[in-house]
Amino acid sequence: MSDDADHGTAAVGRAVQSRIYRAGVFGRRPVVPVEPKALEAAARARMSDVAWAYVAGGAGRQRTVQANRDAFDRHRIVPRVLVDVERRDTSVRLFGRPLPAPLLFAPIGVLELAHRDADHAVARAARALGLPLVISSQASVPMEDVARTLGDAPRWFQLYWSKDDDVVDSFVSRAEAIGSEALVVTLDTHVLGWRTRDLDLAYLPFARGEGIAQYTSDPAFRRLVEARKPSDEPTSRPTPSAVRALHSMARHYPGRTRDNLRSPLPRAAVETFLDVFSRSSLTWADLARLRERTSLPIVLKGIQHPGDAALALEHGVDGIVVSNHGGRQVDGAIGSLDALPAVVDVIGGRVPVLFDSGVRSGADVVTALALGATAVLVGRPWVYGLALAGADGARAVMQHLWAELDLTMALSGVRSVDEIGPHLLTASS
Ligand SMILES: Cc1cc2nc3c(=O)[nH]c(=O)nc-3n(C[C@H](O)[C@H](O)[C@H](O)COP(=O)(O)O)c2cc1C
Ligand SMILES: O=C(O)C(=O)c1ccccc1
Repeated sequence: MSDDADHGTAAVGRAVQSRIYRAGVFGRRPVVPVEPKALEAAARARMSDVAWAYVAGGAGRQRTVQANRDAFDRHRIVPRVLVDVERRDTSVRLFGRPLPAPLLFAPIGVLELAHRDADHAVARAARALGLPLVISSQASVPMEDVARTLGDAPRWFQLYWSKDDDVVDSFVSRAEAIGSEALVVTLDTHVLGWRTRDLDLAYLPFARGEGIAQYTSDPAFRRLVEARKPSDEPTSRPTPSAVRALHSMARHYPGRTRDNLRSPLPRAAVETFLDVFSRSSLTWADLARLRERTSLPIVLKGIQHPGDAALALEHGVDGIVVSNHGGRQVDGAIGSLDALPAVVDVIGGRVPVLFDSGVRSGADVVTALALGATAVLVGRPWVYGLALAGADGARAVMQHLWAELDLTMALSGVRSVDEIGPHLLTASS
């Protein structure tokens, strides 16, 4: 790393790290538990059953949630000693931007379930650390408001490809307007997986219209809502939970006031959302249109098969995320880390390969990087931090990962992220 911006990034990184070592180590308890199982247990105790089922749950019998962890447990790091690791640099460069660590906040929808400050709290955490926030299509707060809270921190936008072309177009324009540095197109969730825990709890957050602020704040989406025939609307008296849903919607729906809450518009918004949320007919050919539409880097999220990695390259994408959505989509799917090496092989260094699903520690980050990931996205862990202590909690979780990453590098004889490679790993027996 050579130019001033890079030195600046490394300096921010060092400052954050030294703060980590002072806070929450000697004589001072951390903001949230450092130990991953303790963090999870504390969050579970704090969250409602519905919120916990939604956030922690996976598809079916949870086999892929488990496979994501098992895959990490089959790798072991082989440390080297007597390397001068006095000065270390955790920074990486992605799409021309230096980042202080190879860590991103994964896109997570419906954050109001975890904490009332929702996306604003995460934006404050991301801003404090200088790590990118991938803003979700299913956010609880419109992206323009999240962007204001982010200040000049890096932001990416995650797109669910709507059935409606105007909504897709409008989301892309808005993402550009808020200064997104990449467009992450999520491909593995054009329908929700068979999420048994959510099914047993009636998918209440969705019934309540939570996580659709990106849509209700969108002009193209609102035209669709307004065009709905009144005869589509339920005529019966709203149930108490429907009334709560309307109040929740009203917060995000400009023009809705308490006086007109009972009008059909918000209900229509939920139903319109369910109609247009995502497009299962999408194919590789559709990507060409997006490629023409925007000059932002396009990153495909949800790649597991090396054949899809090859197609992604053929179609000119700028990056991919090897991910199985945290085991929330296909029960019995391959552990994401097990899918990584073959994908890395096909990509051959031509575009960045990001990784997620199952990262729970700094040592896990080293393992994913050693298998060829450029950076990792972190999902549930910071949501648990958010549930426990808002912005400070989300920030603490990412700081802990970052600190352990730095320590693991130091203790493995590695000075920079470039020096992390397959030579550091062995299979565990
Ligand atoms: C509660 C929750 C909501 C999510 N919402 C989205 C979303 O809106 N868009 C998306 O692309 N991925 C979403 N994901 C998937 C994450 O971006 C990420 O792929 C996954 O959480 C990584 O696995 P991990 O939780 O094991 O770190 C969500 C995951 C969770 C747990
Ligand atoms: O729950 C999820 O994993 C997710 O990505 C999603 C998809 C649609 C609506 C809300 C969240």
